[in-house]
Amino acid sequence: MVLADLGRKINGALKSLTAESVIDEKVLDDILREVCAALLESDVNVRLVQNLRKNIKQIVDFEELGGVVNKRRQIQKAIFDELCRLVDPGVEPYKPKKGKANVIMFVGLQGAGKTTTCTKLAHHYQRKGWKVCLIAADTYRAGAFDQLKQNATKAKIPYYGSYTENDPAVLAKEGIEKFKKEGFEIIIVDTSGRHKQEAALFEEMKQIADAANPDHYIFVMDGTIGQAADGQARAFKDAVPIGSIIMTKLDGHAKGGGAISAVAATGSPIIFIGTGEHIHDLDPFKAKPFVSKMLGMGDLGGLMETVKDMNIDKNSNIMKTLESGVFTIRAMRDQLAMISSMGPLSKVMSMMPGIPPEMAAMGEKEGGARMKKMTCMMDSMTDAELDSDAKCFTLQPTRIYRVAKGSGATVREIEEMLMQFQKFAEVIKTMGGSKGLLANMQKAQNPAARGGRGGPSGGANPMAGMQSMMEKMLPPGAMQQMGGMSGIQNMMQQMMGGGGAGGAGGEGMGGMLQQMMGGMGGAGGGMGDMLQQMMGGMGGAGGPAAGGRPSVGRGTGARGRRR
Ligand SMILES: Nc1nc2c(ncn2[C@@H]2O[C@H](COP(=O)(O)OP(=O)(O)OP(=O)(O)O)[C@@H](O)[C@H]2O)c(=O)[nH]1
Repeated sequence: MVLADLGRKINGALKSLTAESVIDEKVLDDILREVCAALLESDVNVRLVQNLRKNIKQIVDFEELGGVVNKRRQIQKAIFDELCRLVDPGVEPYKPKKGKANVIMFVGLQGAGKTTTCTKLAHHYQRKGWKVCLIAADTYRAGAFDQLKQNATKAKIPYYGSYTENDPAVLAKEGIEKFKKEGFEIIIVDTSGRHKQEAALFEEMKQIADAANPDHYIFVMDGTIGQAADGQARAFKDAVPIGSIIMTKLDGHAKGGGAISAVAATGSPIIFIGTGEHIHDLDPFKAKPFVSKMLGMGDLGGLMETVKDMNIDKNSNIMKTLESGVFTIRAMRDQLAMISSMGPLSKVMSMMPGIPPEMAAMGEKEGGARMKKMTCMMDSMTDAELDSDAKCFTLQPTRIYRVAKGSGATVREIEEMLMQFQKFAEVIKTMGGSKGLLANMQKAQNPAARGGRGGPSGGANPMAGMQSMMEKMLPPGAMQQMGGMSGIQNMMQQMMGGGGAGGAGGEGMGGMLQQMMGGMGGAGGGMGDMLQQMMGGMGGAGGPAAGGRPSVGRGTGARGRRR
């Protein structure tokens, strides 16, 4: 992940803070030296780094701070908040208006990802019920129209372009008039890439802007760009009134600090980030979760949203299986299906505190493939075997050979899977069996109905399960470095702006997370346990299949001049 290196270094600096028994100006200066060095090494603009340091020194006032723990938290929070300020200029992001034509013009450097991101954004709004369309006004790069046409057709999004019209301003104007007449709400204009040294292309961009008169300009910034970002972003900002930024290729392995500098240079908010080449790889951007994930602290809000969106309804198999009170192989299969429905495993893992970005990315390959393989084995079982507690395989081992043959797995793999099932069943037992798991899931779905002080499994402290899960997930010694469970909970509350803090042993953020994690895979170890078991790895590749069926667009055709 881009910025992973920066996150690791800053996290290291923060952790060294927790080893300090006395925290004074010198300790703060040492920490800030490490943080600023990490930012500069990641290509963040030196001016921004100096400002960040000055702000933190002003915020942390040793006179008013209390004991060591409080000073530690204040410094952690000050650094966290200043990192958020780097990527969030505090400007209200753009929101299209329903019931009218919203013309959005994309600008940016060559190869930044404009054409790809135009389609991603159109698809994003299409999924939300907007009437969207695309205009291919990149008449400079050969193949740009074909690329947009192919993307739009696959996503079933109407498009307008031409092989004969060479003037992008004329093309943009024609397309906008056409789509406005047809009542489209989101009209996205893709333009060709340009570089601040290409004055003619900047002039052309202004002509397109005059012809298109867009409601909003989006600057597409390649997240892997280095120090040059600052100057380029300023040049675009001087030429057109950039409203917001989409930062692309954050799934890459570059420093990424340059892109952060560009945000500051334009003073425009980042509204989305591109995290891959597929149409779904576009994530809404929010500063706090972004920085929190970069620092390996996860994105609790995003994880909770994902769980709530899963809407495990009463009639689903899972509920019925669990109401029976026996944790069966079918229940485990349904749990795996539920986790898969949350989205790519790497995204789910990157939202979990304590899982470093590189491990989350590895999770996609290892964990994703493993889940598919386990599900395939269970799909080769009879209903009686699925609805059992797996003892039938011990009584009749020939069943294992049959399932192995039916699923293309080895006997050893089937035996491993059955051992894992036994481990999950053990974890479920620690929370009162299936009924306890059911209670977890219902509470994770409806935190408001959490009721009394007790946690998901009756009177037990909800933080207990969370603590054991975090200890399993975090590197040895990390817990005390982060101030233990209360330190983690307070840091999460601060990061998420409060978030329903309970008392010392109460619900609060940590309790919610514990319920949620327990609900997905058993309390004690929770999802962390499940993921770690899967990461144990049967190996095997696996990845998302390309999707989408072609359909007719609205292109007009005939060959013309191209670069
Ligand atoms: N990994 C990754 N690749 C991306 C992302 N966004 C775009 N790309 C790839 O970046 C390359 C350039 O994307 P385009 O959409 O063609 O870029 P462009 O800005 O339209 O290019 P020009 O028209 O030449 O200016 C393509 O291979 C895209 O698949 C992303 O978020 N992640």
